[in-house]
Amino acid sequence: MARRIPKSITDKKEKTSVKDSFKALKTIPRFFREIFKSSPKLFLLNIISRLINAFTPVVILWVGKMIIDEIILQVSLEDKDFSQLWNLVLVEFSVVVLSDLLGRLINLTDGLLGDLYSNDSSEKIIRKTAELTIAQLEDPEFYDKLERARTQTNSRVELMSNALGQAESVISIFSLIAGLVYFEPILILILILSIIPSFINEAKFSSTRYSLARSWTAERRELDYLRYIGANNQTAKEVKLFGLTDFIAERFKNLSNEYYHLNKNLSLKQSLYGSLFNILGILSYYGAYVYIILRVLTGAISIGELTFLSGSFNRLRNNLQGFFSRFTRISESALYLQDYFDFLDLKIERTSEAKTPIPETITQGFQINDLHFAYPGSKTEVLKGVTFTMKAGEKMAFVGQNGAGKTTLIKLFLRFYEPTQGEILLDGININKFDVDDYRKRFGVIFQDFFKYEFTLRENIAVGNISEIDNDETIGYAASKSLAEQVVSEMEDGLEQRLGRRFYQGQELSGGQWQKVALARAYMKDADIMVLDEPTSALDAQAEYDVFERFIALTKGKTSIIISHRFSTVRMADRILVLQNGQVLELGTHQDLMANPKLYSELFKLQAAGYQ
Ligand SMILES: Nc1ncnc2c1ncn2[C@@H]1O[C@H](COP(=O)(O)OP(=O)(O)OP(=O)(O)O)[C@@H](O)[C@H]1O
Repeated sequence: MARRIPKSITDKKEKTSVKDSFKALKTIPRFFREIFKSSPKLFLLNIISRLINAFTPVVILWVGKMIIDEIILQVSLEDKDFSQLWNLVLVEFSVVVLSDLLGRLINLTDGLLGDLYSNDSSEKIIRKTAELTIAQLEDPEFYDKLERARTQTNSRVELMSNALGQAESVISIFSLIAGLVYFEPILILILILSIIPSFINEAKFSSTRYSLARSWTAERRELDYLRYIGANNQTAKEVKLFGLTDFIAERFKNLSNEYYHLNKNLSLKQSLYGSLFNILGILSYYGAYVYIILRVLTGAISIGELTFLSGSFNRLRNNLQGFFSRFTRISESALYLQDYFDFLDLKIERTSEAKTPIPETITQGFQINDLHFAYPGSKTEVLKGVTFTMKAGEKMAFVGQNGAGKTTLIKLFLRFYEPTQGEILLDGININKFDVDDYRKRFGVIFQDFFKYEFTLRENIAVGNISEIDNDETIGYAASKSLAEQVVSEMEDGLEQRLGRRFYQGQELSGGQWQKVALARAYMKDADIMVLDEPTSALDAQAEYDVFERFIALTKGKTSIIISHRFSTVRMADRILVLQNGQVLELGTHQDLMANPKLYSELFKLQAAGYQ
């Protein structure tokens, strides 16, 4: 099953240049501010340790030089005194121990800071995601941004220790350079010339690597998805039954192989060029070494200075190489960091600035005027001029065939999307004028595709009004109204029973049991408006009857909308709105509609016949 290379990879626009990598470095100060905020104490401890540690290489080399010079001096003296020599050895020993301890402290604080920062940034991503509109989340471009922000947590942690290490390395480099400049400035020139080519090479490859990873964001999402459906208890039944394993595994293999090959080619090239440039570095080291030896032979410098200079040169070369390769790694990670900040800085689409207070009690109800709607990115209108009123306290049922637009209408009521044309008024005020969170608080809702949280039963009910999670009375009340109390009583751990099979001691529920639990969420608050989108589709006939009997009693005087394909339920509504192809086909009481030989009476009779 061959698969074409995604267009995005060859797309010029997606290419990231070395310039982009440098530009991304602008995000580093903000990054450090965030790490500092994660734990000021750990951050300062890390920086101070690194500052001190930065000087240890040059001190060790310098003391080493003094030791050798002292040995040579003492060997040549008649009257020997080794006390100075042993003192120097003791100093070197102490500095080495200190350096080791500092190194460990740095590793420890790096690890702890990394954990804290990655937790903080994950929390930020969760909070930011909650601020985005449903339309933004359904847009694949936004989703890619989210994916890049979410999956690059490790890269951010790595960036942190690289960036901090870089600061330490700069100080070390300067201290070593000071020694070289003092004795043999020409060595610096040799050093720089040998390092530059490999730096350019590294920088170029890192931006190409990032381009590749970035252009594969969508494919990586697909790979994740395939991993999920191929190895997951929720899909296992279908995968086994339909024998989908090969289909999924092949699809995964083809896509992942493609990425592997692109990446492999890049790694091979990078490694080849890297080796060539490294040989250049080794050559320069030996050039410098020969030069230093010649200087010793001509008596210009001492043996101790020879060890100091060759040691410094070698360390400097390694440090500089480390500096440059870290620099390219930093600029590469900074590109990912840019994605993370871009995600955090995403503009939130606020529909209206003005905040009109929501009426304390709803007196008139909803007025829906000429509502048109097409989903973002789609030209097809799902709602085509829907107009009707829903009086305060009225119970309405929305009926219609699959895809007629019933759920979409609810989504517009709940302001998940904005109508492309027309308006929804509540007590004469456009619902866009209200604060969206305050507005939604007035609703008790159960969705057709409600989410099954693999948390406890208590938590699953309390998500309807999470501030009441510890209020047993409210939870018990909600559970009794939705018949979820039966489910609670059947569980070994009652309300504290963990649901689902993902975690230890989790208990899976039947479809109907889940539905009762989800339905309880709608009763968790004393909402003004109840919206039940197919709340009983998984319930048995008796349970459905009980649920509705309770619902009718409970919502007396409350505005409510029920979507259902079951006419026994629908007929209990005060009025029924029949949608067809995004338009209102019929509107009236059950009796009105039955008297009308249109879709409703036809479907009702069809269903009734099925029960005879
Ligand atoms: N998020 C979405 N993005 C794009 N199109 C969508 C989206 N959700 C639904 N649609 C489309 O909108 C149309 C109406 O869907 P809607 O869910 O409102 O129908 P419905 O009347 O509730 O159907 P059902 O009885 O099957 O639940 C369908 O053609 C569907 O494909």
